[in-house]
Amino acid sequence: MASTTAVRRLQQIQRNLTSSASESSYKKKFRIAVVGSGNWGTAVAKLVAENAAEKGQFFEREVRMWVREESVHGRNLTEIINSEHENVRYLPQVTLPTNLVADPNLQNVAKNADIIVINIPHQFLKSVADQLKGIDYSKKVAISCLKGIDVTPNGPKLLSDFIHQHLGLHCGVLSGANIASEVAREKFSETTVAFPVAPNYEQGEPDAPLMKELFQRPYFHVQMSDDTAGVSIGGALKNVIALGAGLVEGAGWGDNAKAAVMRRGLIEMSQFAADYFPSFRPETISTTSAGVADLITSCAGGRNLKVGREFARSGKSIKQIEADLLNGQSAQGLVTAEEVYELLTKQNRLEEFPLMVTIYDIINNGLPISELPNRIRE
Ligand SMILES: NC(=O)c1ccc[n+]([C@@H]2O[C@H](COP(=O)([O-])OP(=O)(O)OC[C@H]3O[C@@H](n4cnc5c(N)ncnc54)[C@H](O)[C@@H]3O)[C@@H](O)[C@H]2O)c1
Ligand SMILES: O=P(O)(O)OC[C@H](O)CO
Repeated sequence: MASTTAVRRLQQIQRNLTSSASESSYKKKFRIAVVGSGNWGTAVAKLVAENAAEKGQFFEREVRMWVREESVHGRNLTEIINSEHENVRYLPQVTLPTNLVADPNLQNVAKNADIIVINIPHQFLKSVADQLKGIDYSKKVAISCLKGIDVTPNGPKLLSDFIHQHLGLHCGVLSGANIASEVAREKFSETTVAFPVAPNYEQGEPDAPLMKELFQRPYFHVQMSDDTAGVSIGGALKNVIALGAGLVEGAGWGDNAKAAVMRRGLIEMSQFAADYFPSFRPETISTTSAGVADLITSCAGGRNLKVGREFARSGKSIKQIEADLLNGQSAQGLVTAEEVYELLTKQNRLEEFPLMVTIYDIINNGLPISELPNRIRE
């Protein structure tokens, strides 16, 4: 557990980061765009559009959301969203604010924005970032709501760093115990946001207090953090652990088994973050919504849990289950498990992360679930 000093330090950071959002602090009203319109993409677009409508002292009213165009019952999804104010494909039965405008033109959405909220399944980030090239991002900032990592031959990279290096776009992160359907239905949730000061920051430009204004809702409480690595890695790796929780649930084991998977998962999440990201602080995992709370909610009712559970019950391939169960949505733990496994294999470190390796071996290499307890015995 985190020490009292660590918890106090976190509270102090929160106070520092949230003390000064006032209208006079900023040089203009900022225009918000959302890149992505899946399950979470649309839920976040809804809440930032609510804030844009209510907080006219900070934000322009209209929020543009990039929608990868597709046809739903013979109609364009953008046309449906803009006329019926509902994303019938990825977030059905939730009414969206009328100031949220769906736009199929990615460049158009990004070019006209000051603050870009990026929210797509992480396996598509590289191709979307390539399509976003050619815009001057020097006066824009971004927040990544993706949960994943980028694995390179030199080790793992945070997705916010990938965005910065690929586009020259300063990028913070948002991650937390945030099952999209609950947030979209305005059921109380918390989240964690890290938005470090941009290297070329000038007075009056978007800062951490403004980011809190952007996301904070009465039903969605924002904790600020200065630990970008911890916030990002918690969200990425819990997806793998939630698959494991699903496996033991599907195998008919009890809550004790699931708790054992979560306990071991917390250790491996912290170990991975500490080994690869020197700025990581363990209390981000043990105290914030982006850490232990996200692990708990994901292992209780997330998509990764459901996919892992069905794998254990049905014996179908994991990809088939993802397609059958999620209807075009993504279980990010499948990609992350593979990325982590490849990295650990290359670096000859498989034995140091037995839970994540075992989950990968069960879903991809035919390892029986009954082997899991032996593999993680300490
Ligand atoms: N859904 C949740 O409850 C939730 C909550 C918190 C965080 N997240 C994270 O948010 C991120 C986005 O997840 P989501 O739930 O919005 O997405 P999703 O799983 O609903 O995926 C569907 C989206 O992917 C898009 N897509 C499909 N193929 C694509 C391609 N080739 N290129 C670009 N986009 C493509 C679709 O157009 C659609 O917008 C993920 O990293 C996820 O882990 C999700
Ligand atoms: O449904 P999952 O497994 O993608 O998890 C959703 C969120 O990340 C929970 O915070």
